[in-house]
Amino acid sequence: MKIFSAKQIAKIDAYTIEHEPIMSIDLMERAASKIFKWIVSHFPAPQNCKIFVGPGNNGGDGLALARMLAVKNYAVEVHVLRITDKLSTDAAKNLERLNGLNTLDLYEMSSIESMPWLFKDDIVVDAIFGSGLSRPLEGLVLDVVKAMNASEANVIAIDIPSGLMTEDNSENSGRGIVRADYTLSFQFPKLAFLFPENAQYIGEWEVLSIGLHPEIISSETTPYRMLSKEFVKSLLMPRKKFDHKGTYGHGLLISGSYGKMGAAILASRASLRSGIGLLTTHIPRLGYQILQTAVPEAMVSIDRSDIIFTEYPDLSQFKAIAIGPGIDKKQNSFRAMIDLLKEVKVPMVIDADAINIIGEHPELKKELPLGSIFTPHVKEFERLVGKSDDSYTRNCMQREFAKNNEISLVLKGAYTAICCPEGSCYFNPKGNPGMATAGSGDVLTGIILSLLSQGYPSHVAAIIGVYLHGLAGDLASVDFGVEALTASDIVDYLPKAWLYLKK
Ligand SMILES: NC(=O)C1=CN([C@@H]2O[C@H](COP(=O)(O)OP(=O)(O)OC[C@H]3O[C@@H](n4cnc5c(N)ncnc54)[C@H](O)[C@@H]3O)[C@@H](O)[C@H]2O)[C@H](O)CC1
Ligand SMILES: [K+]
Repeated sequence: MKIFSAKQIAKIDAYTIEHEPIMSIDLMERAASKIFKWIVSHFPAPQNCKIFVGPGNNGGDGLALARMLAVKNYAVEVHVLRITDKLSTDAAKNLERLNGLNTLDLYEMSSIESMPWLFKDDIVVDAIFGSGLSRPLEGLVLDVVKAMNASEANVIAIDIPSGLMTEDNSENSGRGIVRADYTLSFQFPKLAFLFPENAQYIGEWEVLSIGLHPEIISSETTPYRMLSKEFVKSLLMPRKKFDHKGTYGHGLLISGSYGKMGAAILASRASLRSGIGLLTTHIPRLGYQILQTAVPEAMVSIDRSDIIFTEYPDLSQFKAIAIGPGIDKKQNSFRAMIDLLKEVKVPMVIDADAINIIGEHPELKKELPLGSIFTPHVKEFERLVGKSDDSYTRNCMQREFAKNNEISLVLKGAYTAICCPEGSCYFNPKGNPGMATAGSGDVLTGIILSLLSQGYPSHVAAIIGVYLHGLAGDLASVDFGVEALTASDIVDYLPKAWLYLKK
């Protein structure tokens, strides 16, 4: 699913009106009826609804919704915020359509003195501003939003919480933004929904399709997409009858150190559960028995050091290399990493302390082989790319870094973002808080190594890997919940995740 900017949404809206064709007031009716149906199914009548309406088309949606709810016997109060004399044409028409509906109470609000009490069981609808918001809230709107936020009512935001910008909130203070319990977004998610600091405003969100024109949705380009099962499935390469293990590549995993052999086990097991033909895991000497016992399918390459990574095997046989899970960043590991980067010609997955090493020695970036993939969490990202105060800015930095260094950059977290060298950015809807657990990232590294070894292009390996990892975590959480979930469970649910993805 594509994610568009506010400007593009307005363009898609206008194209739909012209080419479907449909009158804008009828498109508004369609949009409002989707919100209406959602409310009816989640909060059946009779309920007290208090709808706060702004001057633009978001307000128009709120007015149309008010009419629909009143007709359906909800007790509806409409509060039109008089911050300007002018309503949008369609909002004005919908205001007119309320004439004669005597089951509905209509109020004009020009000062906060006329703010109604909001009770716990009230349904409060935020139809003040939508994607047309152009600056932070002030004056009356700000006061109303503060009162809404201070209440315990169920707040439903139409399209986007008022005060929140569709994309860039880096200049926006959190003071004047509606804190919705539910956000019902038209046709597409907004980029702002995917950033952790905005979760407090958005609450639970849903996308309601309003039939915008498919032609322009497919032709309009955007760097941002939300991954879907269909999209990820379309990237899979089929396996054929006469294939053999050589077909699926030989990968090298450089992983583990004294006290962190678990990382090597998790990443190895994940690799083998993701279709790799052959796996060699390079580990420090003291880990030998541990790895051979825990993962009999993996071949083992042994470092001369008992406890850390200081050398690597002959690289000629490997189709892809992953480095990082559980390695340390001791001086000797750093030296081995320099030698490795100078020699390696195949794509690499770079994770954990391998990222930190490159962060501390940025000159190493120019040695990265083509098709490299970094898989940092936020802290590692900051060491590699730099700090930022907000997620939108961080996302811009992520896209720039991927482009400038011609690599794929996976930023792990809720809605993991995968930025590709040509500028696109994919967000992963799968995954759950149970996956915020030790070793989860090692599993992801193993999966991506496996896909690279099988010959998937780098950004495709990153996309499939991230999606599959989240899916396995979700399937595991169905049986174990989120608290008890471990990284081993994610590996154990990879078979189910593959089956589900291919279904
Ligand atoms: N997506 C679609 O195709 C459809 C969306 N609909 C709804 O329309 C809004 C967007 O409507 P628009 O009129 O462009 O914007 P707003 O309602 O957000 O209002 C903008 C209005 O307010 C002024 N303004 C902006 N910021 C401020 C501010 N901080 N203080 C005061 N005034 C401000 C601005 O100048 C405009 O005049 C979308 O979200 C949907 O809810 C359609 O109904 C169906 C199709
Ligand atoms: K809104």
